[in-house]
Formats: sequence, structure tokens, C-alpha cells
Amino acid sequence: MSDRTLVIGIAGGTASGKSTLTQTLAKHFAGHVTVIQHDSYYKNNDHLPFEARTTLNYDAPTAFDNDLMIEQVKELISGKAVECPTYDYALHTRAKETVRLDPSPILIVEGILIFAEPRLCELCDIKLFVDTDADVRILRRIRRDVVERGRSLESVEAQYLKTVKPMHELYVEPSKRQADMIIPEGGSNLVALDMLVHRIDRVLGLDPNAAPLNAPIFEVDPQSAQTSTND
Ligand SMILES: Nc1ncnc2c1ncn2[C@@H]1O[C@H](COP(=O)(O)OP(=O)(O)O)[C@@H](O)[C@H]1O
Ligand SMILES: Nc1ccn([C@@H]2O[C@H](COP(=O)(O)O)[C@@H](O)[C@H]2O)c(=O)n1
Repeated sequence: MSDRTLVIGIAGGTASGKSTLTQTLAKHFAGHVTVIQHDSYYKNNDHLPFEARTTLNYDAPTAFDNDLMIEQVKELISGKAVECPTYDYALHTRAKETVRLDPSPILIVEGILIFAEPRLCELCDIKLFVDTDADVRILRRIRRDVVERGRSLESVEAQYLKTVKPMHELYVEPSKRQADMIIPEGGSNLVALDMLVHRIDRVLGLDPNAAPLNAPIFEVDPQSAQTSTND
């Protein structure tokens, strides 16, 4: 097995299926995967009263403590364990507990805005963007936020129109251009999963014909790859 960490970035809009894809890969490569989520690094904001915290914009890159996350991603890549913060969505603040993350051959970095932060994007060897229509995502988000994140239907609607949708259009959607692979519907896309699993097997040396990490599978000559015209 390769002695380097393979960093897989998984981005996409809210409720697009990032966590589902992450869990599918983590299950397949069980014992070889560490997951780090951008959401764990939302700024604390406990200097503000609860009501004020409910009105903040949580969908712009400035909502996160990116410096801390980048530092911890680098630590994991260099083989060291980290104490990852945890986040309380119901209270809109960082929880007291931290979670120890141990380094693994595969590090999955997940979040809506990881490709919108160039320093995080650069650290990813494989960049995946889960692409799911906005109407499907908002339906999923309403259910999730009400059931799991302690929100009312009215608050989900108001937040979606005020910040989630405009920030998606401003930051998340353009960051799709950074992706190596765009995956419609994430974890249920079996063709994409199969291709991914083979690529990961190769770079980790789980495959007997393994190529070294980041070695191109195909050598592309840009000259001959140009589209010919009718001349
Ligand atoms: N391909 C899919 N088909 C149907 N439901 C899905 C699919 N992917 C995810 N979901 C559901 O949508 C919700 C949001 O998915 P999740 O993976 O948590 O999204 P994200 O991490 O992007 O916010 C969850 O309830 C999940 O079970
Ligand atoms: N206090 C907070 C912090 C974040 N959010 C929302 O979480 C979304 C990102 O998480 P996903 O699992 O959906 O990718 C993001 O769109 C934020 O609006 C929040 O509602 N409250």
C-alpha cells in the first residue's frame, strides 16, 4: 500500500448527497479512511446571542475557520492525529467536545465550499462534485433541518431564500469548475462509484497493477488531443 495519504475532496450543494457518497466510500474502504468535514469548522460565534446567530450567513467561505481546518488537514496528511472541533447546528455554535481523528491512507475532505477555498482545493488529489438539482436539494434539506437540526419550516424557507440559494449561486456552483469528476446524485451513482473505487485501488496499491499516487493513468499529448477541423 502507498505510504502517502490520498486526499479526496467531496463538494456539492447543501443536501446534494456529499455525506452519503462519503459514507459509501468509507464503508467500502473500511479501516483505510478518515473523514474531515468543513462543517466541523464553522466559526464559534458564541460571543453573539442565539437570536443573532440564527441570522448569520453560513454559506459563504468566511463562515468557516479555514486556517484551523487547513492546519489539521496538513497534520493528518503528515501522519499525525488531530482533535477536530464539533458543531451544534441547533445552537449555531461550536460544541464543547472535540473528536480525535487518526491519519489513514485515504482522507476524505467534505463540504459545500471546499473548492471555493483555494488552499483546501489544492490539498485534494481527487476532486469530486456531487451535482443534484436545487428542487431535490431543498426538499431534502427541509426534511433534514426540521428532523435533525432543530429548525422550523419557516426558518428553513427564510434562510434558503436569504443566504443558502444566493451563496450557492455565487460560490458553490462556480466551484464545480475545480472538480475532476462531477457526479449526478452522488452515492447512488453506481457507475461513478465503480470508476472511483478502481482509481482509489490503483493509487493505494490495493490493485496488483498499481500506479504510484497521482501518476496519470493516461498520457495525454495536448497537440494530438486538439479537435481537428475540416481542413
Ligand atoms: N441518491 C439519493 N437518493 C435519495 N436520497 C438521497 C440520495 N443521496 C442522499 N439522499 C438523502 O438526502 C439527504 C441529504 O443527503 P446528504 O448525503 O446528507 O447530503 P449533504 O451531505 O450533501 O448535505 C439525506 O437524507 C440522504 O439520505
Ligand atoms: N449554524 C448553521 C451552520 C450551517 N448551516 C447550514 O449547513 C449547510 C451545510 O451543510 P450540508 O450538510 O447541507 O452540506 C449550509 O448550507 C448552511 O446553511 C446552518 O443552517 N446553520
